[in-house]
Amino acid sequence: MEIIKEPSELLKYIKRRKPEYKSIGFVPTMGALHQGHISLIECSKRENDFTICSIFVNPIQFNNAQDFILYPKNLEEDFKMLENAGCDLLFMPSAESMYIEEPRIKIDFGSLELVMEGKFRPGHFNGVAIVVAKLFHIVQPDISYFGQKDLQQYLIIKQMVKDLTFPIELKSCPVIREKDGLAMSSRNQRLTPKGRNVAAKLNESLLLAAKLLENSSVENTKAKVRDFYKNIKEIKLEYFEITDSETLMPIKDVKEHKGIAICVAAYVDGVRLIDNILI
Ligand SMILES: Nc1ncnc2c1ncn2[C@@H]1O[C@H](COP(=O)(O)OP(=O)(O)OP(=O)(O)O)[C@@H](O)[C@H]1O
Ligand SMILES: CC(C)(CO)[C@@H](O)C(=O)[O-]
Ligand code: BAL
Repeated sequence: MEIIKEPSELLKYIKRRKPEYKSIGFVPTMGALHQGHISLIECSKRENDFTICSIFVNPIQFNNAQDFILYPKNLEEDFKMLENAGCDLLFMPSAESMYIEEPRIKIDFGSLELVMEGKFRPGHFNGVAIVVAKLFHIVQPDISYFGQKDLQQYLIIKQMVKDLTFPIELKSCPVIREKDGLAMSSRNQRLTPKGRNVAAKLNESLLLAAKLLENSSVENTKAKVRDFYKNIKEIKLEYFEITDSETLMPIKDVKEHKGIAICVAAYVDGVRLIDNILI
């Protein structure tokens, strides 16, 4: 696996080598890799003849300084996992090389960024969109892979790609879970053993809601899920939403929508975790 750290060097590399490949697959990450990330690499390997992964803990998407400082880092292990997965190239730029000046652009995603992650993490999606746009310009992939765990992020990037005509296909890949249902996430590494056990309740609440929705209204389902969380003192619920899976707007009646996304964000051990399921 080749490793490139300088954006200008990768630009030159891609210019020189792109004609050799039928298609380049790209998996952007923030490192501390797990099987969720590797599933994206594997998907890219199946569909492209060259796969690039980036590891960059993007400072401008963090709305909480502590969250940025404590973000898990595990470079040695990351290298091994990417090598084993057959990744062709790792791009790992420094913050200084990505942001020679602080970007001034502000991107308005309308209602899509006013709910859930956008509402509770002010400025987060602006930072995500800027870094993903920069990475797309540098890497110039044909297809880029994202996880459904960050569903709102995927929809934001899809909007950006459409509005700005990036010649890139986006793919959303299923959430890879631990045996007890907990969505794999780099931040899980920060959980205590007790918190790790309790964290599986997030997925449990999503499955409970899906089951309840078969016979109950959205309102009753949300009330029952709130009760479910009231009994778990280790979890501080931030939001639990039943939404349209395309617009992410909260819904009133399941029957009026083609796809439903049930989404949750909560703190366990002070670590903020998210999860969702599509029904
Ligand atoms: N469990 C998972 N299954 C599938 N894809 C995932 C999973 N976890 C993360 N991804 C995807 O991997 C890509 C990189 O995500 P990122 O590096 O932020 O990892 P993460 O595990 O989501 O970390 P955290 O949520 O703690 O920031 C994103 O597209 C994300 O949706
Ligand atoms: C897409 C991304 C790599 C941008 O920093 C990040 O938000 C992530 O890991 O999901
Ligand atoms: N996994 C999405 C990136 C973030 O939480 O900042």
